Amino acid sequence: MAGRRFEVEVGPVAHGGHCVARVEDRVVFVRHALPGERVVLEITEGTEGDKFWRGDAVEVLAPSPDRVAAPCPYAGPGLCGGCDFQHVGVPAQRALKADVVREQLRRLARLDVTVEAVPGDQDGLRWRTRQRYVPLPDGGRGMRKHRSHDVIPVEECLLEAPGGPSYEVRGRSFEVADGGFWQVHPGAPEALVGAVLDALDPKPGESALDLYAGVGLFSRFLSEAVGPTGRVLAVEGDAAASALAERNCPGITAVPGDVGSVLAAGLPGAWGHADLVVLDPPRVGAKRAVVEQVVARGPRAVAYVACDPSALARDVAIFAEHGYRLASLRAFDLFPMTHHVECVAKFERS
Ligand SMILES: C[S@@+](CC[C@H](N)C(=O)[O-])C[C@H]1O[C@@H](n2cnc3c(N)ncnc32)[C@H](O)[C@@H]1O
Repeated sequence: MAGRRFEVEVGPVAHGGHCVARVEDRVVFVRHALPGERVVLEITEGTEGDKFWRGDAVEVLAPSPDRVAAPCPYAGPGLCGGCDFQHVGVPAQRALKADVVREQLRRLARLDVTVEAVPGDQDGLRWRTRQRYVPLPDGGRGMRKHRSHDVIPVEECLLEAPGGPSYEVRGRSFEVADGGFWQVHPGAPEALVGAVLDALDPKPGESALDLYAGVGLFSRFLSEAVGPTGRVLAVEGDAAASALAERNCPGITAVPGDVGSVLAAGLPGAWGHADLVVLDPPRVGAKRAVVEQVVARGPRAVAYVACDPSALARDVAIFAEHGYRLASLRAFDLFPMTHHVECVAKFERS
């Protein structure tokens, strides 16, 4: 079907940032469109037998008031695949992301979600402290097209931040290995640390587990908050990051290894109970085995940092089965111009 064109009304935004339209009773996920628009859709993927197709809005017949001219000359159908929302004003991008979070968590009635800008973000550009260009044979550089290995030459990506990342947060510095995980948006660590501490409200003397801890971003501030009478244990799968977490966070215990296996094997010391837990898993979420290990420790509060709202929604249901309700939810725009949205959820016993 690739290449066929249809005139369609564009429906709501779906998980993944594409809008939903219908062609001959079939769902099509449309890029470069906005809800409510009338567009010419060109199919990019899908065969007669497929349940859904993918396509690009190649001509806009009736534009949304939220449509803007893309700041980047490489954004648009068939061009750079890096950004999904260059054609959307930044406030409207955040509203679309809030719609996606609400939709993913729709079983929780009347969920109020806004997507917050992070400190320092003005216009959604120049925030990417790490950028991966594809080197070209002529010495130039490029970016991949959407869902493709094809590369288009690019002189400069407007998301790239001048200067490298800062590893300083709230006056504390962190050591990070080359290529090791660190938030890409310079305002992200500040926003996430604030949201996690607000959710947990750690008290002196409490015990806290930091799971998927990286180099100890949350452990550091938890450890300061629980003080010398409290304790923090950080679990991280990347052994180099785990070693750095112990250096970055004086007084904590860092355990390298897979979170599920480490929790199932039993933690060193008396960790049958933990007062507080931070979960910051990769896109797939924490999943049942880890959530069950967490609730088995009876924490009074869990802060869950989620980069995929649909994985979060699955884990919300597992927490609920075990008597933990979603007590609050904040969402942050850590990746402007893309469909990605980061949530910080707080769970507590119902
Ligand atoms: C989203 S990052 C968060 C890191 C840290 N909390 C921060 O904000 O800087 C997720 C981390 O989980 C680690 N990770 C991924 N899968 C893991 C697993 N199964 N067990 C332990 N760590 C894992 C990654 O190495 C990465 O450091």
